[in-house]
Amino acid sequence: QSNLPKELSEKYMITKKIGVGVCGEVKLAFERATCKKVALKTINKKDFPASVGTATRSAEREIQILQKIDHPCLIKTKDFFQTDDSYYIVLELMEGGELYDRVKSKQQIKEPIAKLYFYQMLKAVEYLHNNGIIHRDLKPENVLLSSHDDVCIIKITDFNQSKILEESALMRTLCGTPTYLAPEVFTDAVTVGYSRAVDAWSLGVVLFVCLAGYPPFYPNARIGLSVSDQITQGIYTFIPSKWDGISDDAKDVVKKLLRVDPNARLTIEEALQHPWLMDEAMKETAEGIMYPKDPGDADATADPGDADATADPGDATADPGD
Ligand SMILES: CCC/C(=N\NC(=N)N)c1ccc(NC(=O)c2cc3cc(OC)ccc3[nH]2)cc1
Repeated sequence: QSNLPKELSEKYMITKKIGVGVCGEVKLAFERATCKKVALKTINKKDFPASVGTATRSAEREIQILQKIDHPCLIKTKDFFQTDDSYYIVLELMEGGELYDRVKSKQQIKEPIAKLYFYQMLKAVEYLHNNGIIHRDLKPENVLLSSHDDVCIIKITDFNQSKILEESALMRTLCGTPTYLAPEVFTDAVTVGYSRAVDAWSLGVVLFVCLAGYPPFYPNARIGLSVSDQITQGIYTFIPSKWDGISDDAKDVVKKLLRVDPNARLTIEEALQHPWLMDEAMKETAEGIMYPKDPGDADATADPGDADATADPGDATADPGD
């Protein structure tokens, strides 16, 4: 181990590398006090663009975001250390690894499982957008799985490209009377207002890859069209051999997320209302693993019919002052 912070190696026993990222690696570690498994993500400051300055700012913004967010489908940090050249972030261990590797090994993910994962991604991104955060780098490498089972919790990670929507001068300008305001200030506002739509597009690409096992946009998908041309023109193909067994509702969600015009694209809320996601059994499974009744038995699904599930009104000990 390169010069690890002393406190880090005192508190955790670091073992093997389990994942490699663009700006660092992930190792399996054990918390000495509890023997619990954790993931240790190392982020090398020198791998950041330009000066250390931007590295510090973007990494500290990421840490700030990670410490502020609280949702079952967003990664949680447990500890944080740094040296002159690296950040060391201790995280809950996601035993199932990256969705990227799951799709690669399974080719295509079965539609009901893809729907379960997609629903969790939508709920996580809905939470981020409601908290003024845009992820901007949603991809299968940044979606982690809690176990090797098909039915498991997913957690979104890597907030390096995230953006916090702050109160802007533009917003303050739009609160005043626009007597002397130029038209482009309004059109600019609409464009800036749609920056969150980039996450909806990315989730459309992630869903396409999970269902079909190949991406919608890739080199030589169309002769003479670069990948960026395919994207800006919204040109992709549902290859029949891959898509024949997949429902029309699933295809419809993908089509409405991969709309080039952010104005016409489904928002996260609209996607959650789409017929494909109107699946009570799936939602019950998802809510059950996201919010387990008793954390002990994560798959507790108390049946509403159970006697003890509905406290008898007589049980209530109303405060005499009520
Ligand atoms: C707090 C840092 C957030 C972050 N990346 N941030 C960044 N790249 N700037 C990040 C990036 C990747 C991960 N990955 C993992 O936790 C992870 C667990 C894991 C387990 C595996 O097999 C069991 C295989 C790969 C894994 N990656 C966790 C966090």
